[in-house]
Amino acid sequence: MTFHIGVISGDGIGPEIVTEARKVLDRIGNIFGHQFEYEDILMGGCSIDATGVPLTEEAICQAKSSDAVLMGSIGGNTSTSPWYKLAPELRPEAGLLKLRKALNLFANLRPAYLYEELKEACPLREDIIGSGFDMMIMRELTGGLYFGARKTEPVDGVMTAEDTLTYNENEIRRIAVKGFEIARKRRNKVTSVDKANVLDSSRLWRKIVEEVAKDYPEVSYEHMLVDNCAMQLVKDPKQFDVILTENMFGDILSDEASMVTGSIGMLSSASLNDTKFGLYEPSGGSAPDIAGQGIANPIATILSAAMMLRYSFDLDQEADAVEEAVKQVLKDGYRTIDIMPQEADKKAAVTQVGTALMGDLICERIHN
Ligand SMILES: NC(=O)C1=CN([C@@H]2O[C@H](COP(=O)(O)OP(=O)(O)OC[C@H]3O[C@@H](n4cnc5c(N)ncnc54)[C@H](O)[C@@H]3O)[C@@H](O)[C@H]2O)C=CC1
Ligand SMILES: CC(C)CC(=O)C(=O)O
Ligand SMILES: [Mg+2]
Repeated sequence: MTFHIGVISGDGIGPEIVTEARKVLDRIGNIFGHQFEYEDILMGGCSIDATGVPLTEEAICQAKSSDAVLMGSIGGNTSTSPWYKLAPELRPEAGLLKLRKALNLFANLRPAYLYEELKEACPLREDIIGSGFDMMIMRELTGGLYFGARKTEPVDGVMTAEDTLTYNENEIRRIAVKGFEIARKRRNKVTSVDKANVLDSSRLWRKIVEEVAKDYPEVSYEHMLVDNCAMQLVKDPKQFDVILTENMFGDILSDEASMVTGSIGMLSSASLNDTKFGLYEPSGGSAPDIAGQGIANPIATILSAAMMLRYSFDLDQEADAVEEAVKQVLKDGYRTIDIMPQEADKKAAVTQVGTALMGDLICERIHN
């Protein structure tokens, strides 16, 4: 079968990690007899440089006409890049937010799983890690603070900035339904995370989650305040199955969860709407501090491509083959720098590799 994939390489490490994910897709295509056709789409800083804006209407049309979009990451150093001297709506991140909204990608799935082989890269104590953990962060992606009205202006002579956090019940219901549906296929537990002791939007969130929960009696659920959740993620990550939360809390908690799996370079993601379409990208950013050095970890992007095979193309066997190859490469002792163990004796037992070699080694381990 032929699949048409829009490719947003983006900025910083984006092109490096996307190259490896495409290699893996091509290998899958060769082995399983599929044709993946790619179409480059400009977004982020590279689009600003080429067109003056972070996302053109043409780019949105290209994404919409694809079967799915594979993305690297966008943005630059937010202190030093000239992109951050532009008006907020012209900066790289505005392109990503606009695309998520345009494609109605309201459900962001971020699986945080600790591979047995990466226990040494996890900064938590052995007794906390135990037999490992496996959680799914289900983040609402098109509402909340990132999409509310904002302004900066003097109020009574004092410069004042305002961002608004808005959710309506429909937006909450549809992500809650996705969260409970996913939990049903996992370990039947939802932890809904909010700040209902302070925020009206969180109190509405809680009310709607409770209504949705009634339709899933086999799924147990609890509410947790976000500050406590941040703490519980390092105190006892094993307790979580599905974490269901709003946009900004999910953004922050998923970076935290990534670190307990060893590195942000391991955390894949799928951004979905109500169709088979999805945008697949690693959860981390463009990592300007390591861009161009050939050392970025491509695994999150490769695992995101596996999510694309599974969720958008219904190619479960192919997705399994990619995930197995990633497991095997770790088992065989290959590590990018971000997942190297810290202790000298453990370092000596593994082999440090760069981005491209990690991609090649994963491809070699893909079998039908
Ligand atoms: N979806 C996207 O495209 C996202 C874009 N960004 C943008 O990325 C830029 C940099 O943001 P930061 O706060 O520095 O976050 P970041 O996630 O880019 O980097 C944070 C740290 O993680 C490391 N890191 C990230 N991905 C890695 C990988 N694959 N392998 C090894 N190490 C990795 C980086 O080297 C850095 O030390 C900003 O412009 C930000 O707005 C941030 C998050 C998501
Ligand atoms: C533009 C940002 C909201 C991107 C980000 O940090 C993320 O999606 O995790
Ligand atoms: Mg983030």
